[in-house]
Amino acid sequence: MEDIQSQSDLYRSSSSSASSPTSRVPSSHFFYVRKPGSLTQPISFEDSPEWEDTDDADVRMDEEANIGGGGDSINDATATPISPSLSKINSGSMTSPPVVPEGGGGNAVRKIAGASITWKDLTVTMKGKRRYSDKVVKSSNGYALPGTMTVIMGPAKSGKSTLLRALAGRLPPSAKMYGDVFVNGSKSHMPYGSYGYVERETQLIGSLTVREFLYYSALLQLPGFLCQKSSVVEDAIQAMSLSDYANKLIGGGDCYMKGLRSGERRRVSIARELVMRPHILFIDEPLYHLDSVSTLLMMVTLKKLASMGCTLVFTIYQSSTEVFGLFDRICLLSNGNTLFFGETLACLQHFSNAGFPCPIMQSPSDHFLRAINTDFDRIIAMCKNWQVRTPTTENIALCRPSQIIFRPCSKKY
Ligand SMILES: Nc1ncnc2c1ncn2[C@@H]1O[C@H](COP(=O)(O)OP(=O)(O)OP(=O)(O)O)[C@@H](O)[C@H]1O
Repeated sequence: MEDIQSQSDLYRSSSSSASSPTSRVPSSHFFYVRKPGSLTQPISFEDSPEWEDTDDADVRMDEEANIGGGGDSINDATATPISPSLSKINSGSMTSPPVVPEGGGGNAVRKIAGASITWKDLTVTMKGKRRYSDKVVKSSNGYALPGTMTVIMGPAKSGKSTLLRALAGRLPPSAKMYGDVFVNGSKSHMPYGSYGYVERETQLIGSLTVREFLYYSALLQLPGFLCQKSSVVEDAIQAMSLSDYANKLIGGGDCYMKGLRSGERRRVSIARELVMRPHILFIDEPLYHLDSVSTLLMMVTLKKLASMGCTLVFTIYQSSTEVFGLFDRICLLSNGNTLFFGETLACLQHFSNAGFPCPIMQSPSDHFLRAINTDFDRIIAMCKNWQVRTPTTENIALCRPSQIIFRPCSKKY
């Protein structure tokens, strides 16, 4: 937490000036795609050491009990249901989550085996009604390393989600992809379980508690010999700072119960992917529909997750200065073009060198979007015309007298 704070402070102190220290920003980081890491082996679901370091004895005992006709060991362990909804489920054939002592299952920080991902000359086209459309992503280059947060940022419809889907190998059938994506230096496809992908809007089961939901997700997603490990659920709860909500109903949606707020719901949907202990986690707009406090909590939580070793790649529309300071690398898109890829501090320097220094007291992400998005100029021109046409008391202060009285605007919008 102190590390995160200090990184954010470091960033703020440098971002308040247009001329960020060049000594900290090697120019070689601009548009530079290096083959990351020394790892050259493709990743797989089972090769993560994390699966080995958990207590296998628990699982063996459970299996023995089952073989010996001892019934469902998890059900036995939870003779007292931990929530009202559980009792309903227990009347069926479903198992219930293991009881966890108050405060979670221990505070040991578990390392996650991240993987590096590199994309080179990545181009994506989408098929329209008749033919393939213009390129949605054009010759994009970049990389993401274990233990870091890489953000894909840009205006609306700039191709952020498409690039993220292309990296995760989740493009729709109507898309065509050109170029290369390397995972740990290898061109092989990412196997099931080695990565997680969180959609912009996800469906949760409102009638379950957070712990139940994650436990049943684990049962559905993980192979049999792994899914009984309660530690995967507890680790996911801990990693997404959900310990205080673990026994609360998710609510909302179709179940007409007041439940978690949007920030917590979003973290639950990320935790659902974490039960797989993915090497790489892709998130489409983690800050979608979140207020500023939830935004900061989400980003600090993701930073903590990255510091455990996971490789995080996500899209974002814009961010505050505090949040921007937490990113490690930024891929700035506009109309499918990668305008910048590199470290966040280098991005400031890049724009400054290009004649667009970030003004003092302005959020860097706002500044970048303002600089690359021509829609802003159109809107500002429109506002000026509007001020001229409707001289209110506030507008009078902004306009010259000649503009107010003698210049009728003939243009219609
Ligand atoms: N399945 C699809 N079929 C056809 N066109 C698509 C498809 N998905 C995306 N596009 C087009 O690709 C372009 C980029 O869309 P994309 O969703 O990647 O942008 P984005 O930056 O994530 O935008 P936003 O943040 O507003 O969702 C848009 O013009 C969109 O219409």
